[in-house]
Amino acid sequence: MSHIDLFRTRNYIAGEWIDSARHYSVNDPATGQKLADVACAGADEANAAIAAAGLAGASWRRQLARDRGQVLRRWSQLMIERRDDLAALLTAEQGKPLAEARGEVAYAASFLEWFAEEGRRAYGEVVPTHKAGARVIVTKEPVGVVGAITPWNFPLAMVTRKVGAALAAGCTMVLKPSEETPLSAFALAVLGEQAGVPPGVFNVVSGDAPAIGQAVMASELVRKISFTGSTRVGKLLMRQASDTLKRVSLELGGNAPFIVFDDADIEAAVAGAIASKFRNAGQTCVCVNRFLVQDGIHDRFVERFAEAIRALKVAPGDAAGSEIGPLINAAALAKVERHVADAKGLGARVVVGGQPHALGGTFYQPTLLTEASPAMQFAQEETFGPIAACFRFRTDDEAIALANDTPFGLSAYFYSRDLARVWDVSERLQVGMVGVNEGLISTEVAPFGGVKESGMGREGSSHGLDDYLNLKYVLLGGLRNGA
Ligand SMILES: NC(=O)c1ccc[n+]([C@@H]2O[C@H](COP(=O)([O-])OP(=O)(O)OC[C@H]3O[C@@H](n4cnc5c(N)ncnc54)[C@H](O)[C@@H]3O)[C@@H](O)[C@H]2O)c1
Ligand SMILES: O=C[C@H](O)CS(=O)(=O)O
Repeated sequence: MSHIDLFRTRNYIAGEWIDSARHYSVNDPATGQKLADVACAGADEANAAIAAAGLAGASWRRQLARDRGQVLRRWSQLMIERRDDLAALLTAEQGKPLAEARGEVAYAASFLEWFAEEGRRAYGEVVPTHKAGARVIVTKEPVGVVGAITPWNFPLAMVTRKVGAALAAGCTMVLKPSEETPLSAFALAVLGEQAGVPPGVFNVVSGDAPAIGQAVMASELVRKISFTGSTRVGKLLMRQASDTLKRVSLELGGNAPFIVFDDADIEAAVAGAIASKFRNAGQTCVCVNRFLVQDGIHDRFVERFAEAIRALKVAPGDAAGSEIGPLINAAALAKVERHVADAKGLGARVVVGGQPHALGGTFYQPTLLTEASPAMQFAQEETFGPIAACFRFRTDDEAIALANDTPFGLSAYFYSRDLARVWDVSERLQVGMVGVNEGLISTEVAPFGGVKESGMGREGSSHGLDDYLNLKYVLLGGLRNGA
């Protein structure tokens, strides 16, 4: 089955596909060729979507959690049934290898399945009363209309990580996906409609990001913002949210350290390093940005890591065996080149790669640098590309100080087989998520999120629903004193 029935280029508002006067191009990052002209939504479309979400809210909220869950579970099943078509569309607009795109479809579907059940566990409380003839009751209620804004690097998973929780909680949503990758979000809406999501419960508007953002942020009806993207934009949205005191969840940038201690299993560390650095060509928020390698193991680790990096296959995402696809756009390539040039200028040594790939366009060679230092740009900024930079360290304290020396605090990884060290280092790292002897940590069952300038709130897990619920306390008086 082709993905043609999933291929939509208009905005999805109140269950209708709405065109706009203006259009913008969505391109294939592997070829630069235009994939689609997409209706360019602005403030008018955003306000129409907000009104639709408001109108749909009361009936969706009244549905039984079990019934909302059935719709989410069916949506998840439809995603899996259409996995190949969704993956093909995702690779076409985002560029990641098809194998990774298929993985993202399953990962994205897992959030809908997970929250199909979590929505049935939004338990309240009856608290032992402080007052005779009265009862203390605590309930959880949906926050209402949610504005969601998502990035281009995971065009499906970053959406379902939000819409699954929001709809399970009884909320309705206006989603603005990245204008780089709107097609996957439109395809998701097609399947949502087939799964039974009522008109207005899930709306998708893409186009003029600042105009849509301002309309969403200014609306009194929108009571919650859930944003995934750069720290820069996250701070802007948090400021805008204060005008109407919206609740805010922010999943922002990262600068993950990957610490290799002398006692590490070196083969496991290399495998973890490849997985956590080069997924999506290094374009994930939890990709390693700094490798910290203890002196005693440094040279052996660098040698094995270099061999593994040289073996990575760079190719368009739809090519057989592709492992490293193109970067999303020319600006992303320019940032990677800037970081490599800066590092070389400050003494870094290029062990592997270090140049744009012969394929041209936005393809870049998987790169390994050594002799890195904190003064280099990638030590403070997110590179978001296939660049691995190794720093040396001597002691545990030095490694932890280096790891925490960043405004970000999303994820960190380290390899050690010393239990005392594992507990000590895990507790002292200033991040939201730690991989110990593991390079891939993202799952729907665990709370995903960061601290410091990596954001606030958690997605997935049994905590993810809380971001879409308000607590209400009822003191029920005029009762008999009871037994
Ligand atoms: N923590 C996480 O879970 C997580 C996950 C994925 C990506 N990210 C981060 O996202 C970034 C890469 O994604 P990106 O380039 O799409 O980020 P970005 O911040 O440039 O854009 C993210 C979204 O915000 C929108 N946006 C931009 N300016 C806006 C404005 N003024 N008003 C309203 N919306 C606006 C964009 O259109 C897009 O939909 C990286 O920093 C990465 O670390 C974080
Ligand atoms: O970019 C970071 C996203 O959160 C992707 S994942 O959850 O790590 O797969």
